[in-house]
Amino acid sequence: MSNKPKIAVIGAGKWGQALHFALSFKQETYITSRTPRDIKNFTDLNTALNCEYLIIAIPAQQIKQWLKENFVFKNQKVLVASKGIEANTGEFLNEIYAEHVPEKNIGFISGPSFAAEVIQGLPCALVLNSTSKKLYQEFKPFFPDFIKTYYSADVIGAEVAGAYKNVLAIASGICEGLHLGKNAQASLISRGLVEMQRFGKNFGAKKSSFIGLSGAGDLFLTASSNMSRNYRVGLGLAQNKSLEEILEELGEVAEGVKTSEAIYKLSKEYNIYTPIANEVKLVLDGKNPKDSLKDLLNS
Ligand SMILES: NC(=O)C1=CN([C@@H]2O[C@H](COP(=O)(O)OP(=O)(O)OC[C@H]3O[C@@H](n4cnc5c(N)ncnc54)[C@H](O)[C@@H]3O)[C@@H](O)[C@H]2O)C=CC1
Ligand SMILES: O=C(CO)COP(=O)(O)O
Repeated sequence: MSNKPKIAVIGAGKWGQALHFALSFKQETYITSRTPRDIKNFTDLNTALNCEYLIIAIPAQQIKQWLKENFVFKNQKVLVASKGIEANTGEFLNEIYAEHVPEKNIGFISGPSFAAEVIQGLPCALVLNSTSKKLYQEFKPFFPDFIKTYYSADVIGAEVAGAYKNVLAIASGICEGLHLGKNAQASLISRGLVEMQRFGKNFGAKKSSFIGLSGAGDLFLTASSNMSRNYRVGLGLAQNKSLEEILEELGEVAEGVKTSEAIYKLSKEYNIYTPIANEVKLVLDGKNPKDSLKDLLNS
């Protein structure tokens, strides 16, 4: 019998490495990335793609291209760990993946989970979202005891929540950076939750996803902590730093930047009222955050 791992993580950024660390508690787990890394069980892409189970943790904006150029479907079961909406096309990740992986083989991870805490083995709860409960049952045993997993069939709800909270975290960082106070921040976060739910409903998302781990859970985490890269983008914007400067300092992905463009586009196309996300997009384009505040207060 082969002792080779049957599961691999693709993408060795912060989240890919944290997931690899976590999954390695229960079984040997491969990890691969564009550039070789000094990580136990690091392997090449081909070997990873030959695994029965994959977790893909590359940034949302790179996925479409990455799948086209690199992915070969061999009946693998796939969990997507990214949180974002493709900005060029406005496509949700499940639509992009659908061109390469059948629905019954794919799931999406959501919920509050800073990689920096997961990689210390601190407890957390995640939702594995898939229309196939069987897929959830197959992945569940791979997760270590310090991660509690829940099942949901609401893929679009989880996707919208995970992507939208990144944009709201930027707004919340701006709020903090402008010293607007805790009242303002709590109002922003709770109205943001209403807004993401309204947006999601348009695409068939369930309300329950927004009041659970995927929505409120991840939003409260990300929009209230400078451990969040998106929150730190907001702090930088409030300090009048340029986006280029902020992203260079960050050196990691802040999905909310591009996702705000996607939400802006989709909300215009479908006529959805998304005032906070729209203001984030405008501030990222150069609008003064104080003018955004005035506009939000008066809209
Ligand atoms: N860091 C965190 O706490 C969490 C992150 N996520 C999500 O996971 C995704 C990845 O985030 P992180 O790993 O934290 O970002 P990161 O910035 O630490 O790493 C991104 C990784 O993707 C790789 N990458 C970039 N472009 C690529 C391409 N064209 N082809 C292949 N690989 C490419 C980079 O080499 C890098 O290793 C994002 O969508 C993020 O929202 C989700 C939950 C928690
Ligand atoms: O999604 C995350 C935690 O659940 C990570 O958020 P940031 O990408 O803003 O750091």
